[in-house]
Amino acid sequence: MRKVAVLGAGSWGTALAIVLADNGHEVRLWAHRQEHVDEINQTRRNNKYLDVDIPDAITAFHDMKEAVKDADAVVIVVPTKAIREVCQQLKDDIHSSTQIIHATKGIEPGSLKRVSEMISEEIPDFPYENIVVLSGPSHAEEVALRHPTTVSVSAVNLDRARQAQDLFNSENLRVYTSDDILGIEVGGALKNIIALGAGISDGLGYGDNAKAALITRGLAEIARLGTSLGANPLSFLGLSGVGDLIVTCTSVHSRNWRAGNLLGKGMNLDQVLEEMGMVVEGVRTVQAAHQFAEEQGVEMPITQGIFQVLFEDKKPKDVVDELMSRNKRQEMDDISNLLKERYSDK
Ligand SMILES: NC(=O)C1=CN([C@@H]2O[C@H](COP(=O)(O)OP(=O)(O)OC[C@H]3O[C@@H](n4cnc5c(N)ncnc54)[C@H](OP(=O)(O)O)[C@@H]3O)[C@@H](O)[C@H]2O)C=CC1
Ligand SMILES: O=C(CO)COP(=O)(O)O
Repeated sequence: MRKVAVLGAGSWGTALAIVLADNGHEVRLWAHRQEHVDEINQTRRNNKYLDVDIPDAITAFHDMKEAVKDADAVVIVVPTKAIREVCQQLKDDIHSSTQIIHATKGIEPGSLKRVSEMISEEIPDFPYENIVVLSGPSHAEEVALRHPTTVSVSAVNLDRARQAQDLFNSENLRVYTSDDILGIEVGGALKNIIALGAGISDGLGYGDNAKAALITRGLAEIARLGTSLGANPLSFLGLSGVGDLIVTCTSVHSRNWRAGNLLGKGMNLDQVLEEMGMVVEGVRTVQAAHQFAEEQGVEMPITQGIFQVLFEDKKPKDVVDELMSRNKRQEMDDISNLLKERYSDK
């Protein structure tokens, strides 16, 4: 049995806490609101976020110091916009030998940092090699029901990824390791943009062909951006690429899909966010990816179109028309060139 602190008691933090409790660990679930802590400890429920009973091995905490005291591992699962604030609270109480595992899917607009980089910036004395990402096709609702699920964990130090694999792997959650932390983080973050697009497409009344096009050409954009940063292109064919695209683009559980669906039906972004009440990570990630594409000259037409719908009041139908009438091109040109460049002399 290990002591594990989970920071963030929303849908995903709670579901991961349940996995850890089922695996026999002592789990401290930290929430930033006292009334949220009281609800979990007193009722064994977290009704706003998950319709499931909370196991006795989970105790909720409001005091971060108490939650992380003697913890073998700290799991950070707050929205990207809260990462820096949470790390500020954590930094004086975390030992450098502890493992930080984050399960947050986003990229910060402005800095264009991945979540592991944000954590490292906020806790500079903490070794980057001890930071692990956990990502993959995993709706919290299904994980909490113990439905079969697969995810990847990755760190620059593969031993650290293996430790995270041991911590989370169970009969219901199969955990794979990867040595490409950059690719795993980029795939997990950017799929949310495409899930917004899939929701918009469904909201407009388009069918499965349009969705398959978005998933496949969206994957091409994600791989284009990811490989330009140095990711292994094969990572995008894995759980944190294709896997997460499928689950978020095709499921009503996805908050990004649901938000996109409302946009496609005619709501504007403010109305949609008010309606959702939970984090829709794709909204900030599309700002980051759009910024990256402009600054680095990476071609991301779907991302650009979704950015225009969200922030420039462009009509979704007009974006679809523009995407469909772009210059004709060869399907695999950029990725085959990249593979040729990287592997031709090996
Ligand atoms: N839900 C899912 O199925 C999955 C989610 N993820 C990722 O996990 C991350 C978290 O998402 P998820 O749990 O679903 O989000 P939710 O919206 O369900 O919950 C977010 C939680 O974070 C808390 N929070 C918000 N701001 C702060 C802050 N400044 N300090 C401390 N806590 C804060 C919220 O508190 P409050 O209640 O006060 O608002 C809430 O408890 C996201 O990056 C998401 O992409 C990844 C895989 C699956
Ligand atoms: O990342 C997820 C599943 O893998 C959850 O996606 P949403 O944030 O869109 O609900």
